[in-house]
Order: sequence, then structure tokens, then C-alpha cells
Amino acid sequence: MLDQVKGGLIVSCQALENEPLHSSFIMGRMARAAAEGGAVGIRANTAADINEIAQNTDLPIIGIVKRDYEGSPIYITPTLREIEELAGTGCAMIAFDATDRPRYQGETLGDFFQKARAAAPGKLLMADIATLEEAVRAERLGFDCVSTTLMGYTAQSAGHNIADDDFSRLKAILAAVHIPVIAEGHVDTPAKARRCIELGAHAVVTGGAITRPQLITKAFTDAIYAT
Ligand SMILES: CC(=O)N[C@H](C=O)[C@@H](O)[C@H](O)[C@H](O)COP(=O)(O)O
Repeated sequence: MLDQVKGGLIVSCQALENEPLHSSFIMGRMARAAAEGGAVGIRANTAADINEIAQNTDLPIIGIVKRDYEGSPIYITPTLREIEELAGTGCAMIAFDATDRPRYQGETLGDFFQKARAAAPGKLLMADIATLEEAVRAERLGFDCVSTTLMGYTAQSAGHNIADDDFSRLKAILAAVHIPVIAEGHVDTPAKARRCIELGAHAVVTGGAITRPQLITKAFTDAIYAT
């Protein structure tokens, strides 16, 4: 799967319960549109959406399940329950939070990684990270790739954007780890996506700028009404 997506665009097709496009049917059609536009892969949330997307495209899917748990800020595939839900789908890769934040019931990332490997045989494992240190640790633990998904979304990385200073944080991660690095999060223009690939990112994941029309609309209205 990693060979298949090399140098290309993966489109994240997600709409949570509180979003206007929340619907597996719509995510399936979003994935079909992404395929028509030349995407090489899809990132999707929940087994239901993944199954629908698999009916609509042959593209490899990165699966996640977002779920909140009491006492932990981690919500991207946080426990074994979500890994098991994804193991039962046709997704090629499972992504989960690999940040340095407290996990549900105090579990360590290392322990969770081992359990995930055992519970999802045949699936690649992607580390969703926010910092350079987390990327290095993910490689050491044995993840198949890292993705910069959570950069800017954790206390440690607050205010960071992958594109800052000509992608300096992405460059530092690329220089430090040897497993494939996927550029994800705030890659919201074609020019940024191209730059990530030029710098050596294995692939780019773009979500909101393609599949969240409420955000796309807001960019237009903000510009029109700016004072
Ligand atoms: C932080 C978080 O929960 N990110 C999620 C991860 O799956 C998605 O909501 C994002 O859309 C995805 O990472 C792509 O990023 P962007 O939408 O910025 O292109």
C-alpha cells in the first residue's frame, strides 16, 4: 500500500456527527470524486464509512475511529476496541494517536502498539504525531509510517503549522526518521501539497480543503466580509 501511494495525494473523507455532511453514503461519493481527481488513497473515520468507501473505489484506505474517552485527550483510534472495529474492515492501514499525551487508563504507547499489531494482523500501522520527538519514538516502536496529523493540535505543538518557515518542522522530521513520513494537517492548497512532496514527504493527506464544504465556504465569506 505504501508503494501505491508514494508521491501522491490521499484525500481524507470525514464528516463527524456534528458536521453537515455526516453520512456514509456521502463519504462514499466524496471518495469517488477524489478518485476521479487522481487521489491515490483515502483516509476515513469509522467502519461504516470505510465499508461504503470500499464499495465506491478501489483505492487503499487509511482507517481511523474517532471516539472520546473520559480522562484522556486522545480520540483518534484510542483503544483496542477501535482497532478491532478497523481490523474487521478492508482498510490497508490503521492510524492512531502516537503523541506524548496520557492514554486511556494510563496505558503506554508501547503497550498499545504491541496490542494493536496483534489485533490487526496484515494491517499497516500509521503513527499520528505532532512533534519531531514523537516521530522518532514512533519509528523506534516499529510503526510502518508517521503522519503529521496532530501538529498544532496538542499543547506541545500549539500554534505550529506544518507550512511555517517553508515546512521547517516537516524537514526536521524527514531528516530524523527513515520510515515514510506523510504530510497531513493544514496542507490546504495544491502548492503546499506539491512542496511537501518535493521536500521528500512520502505522500500528502488533505482533508478539509477538499471534503469539508462548510470550511471552504467560510474561507470565501471571510475574505469577502473582511474589514
Ligand atoms: C486533528 C484531526 O483530528 N485530524 C483529523 C484526522 O483524521 C481530520 O479531521 C483531518 O481532516 C485530517 O487530518 C486532514 O487534515 P486537514 O483537514 O487539515 O487537511
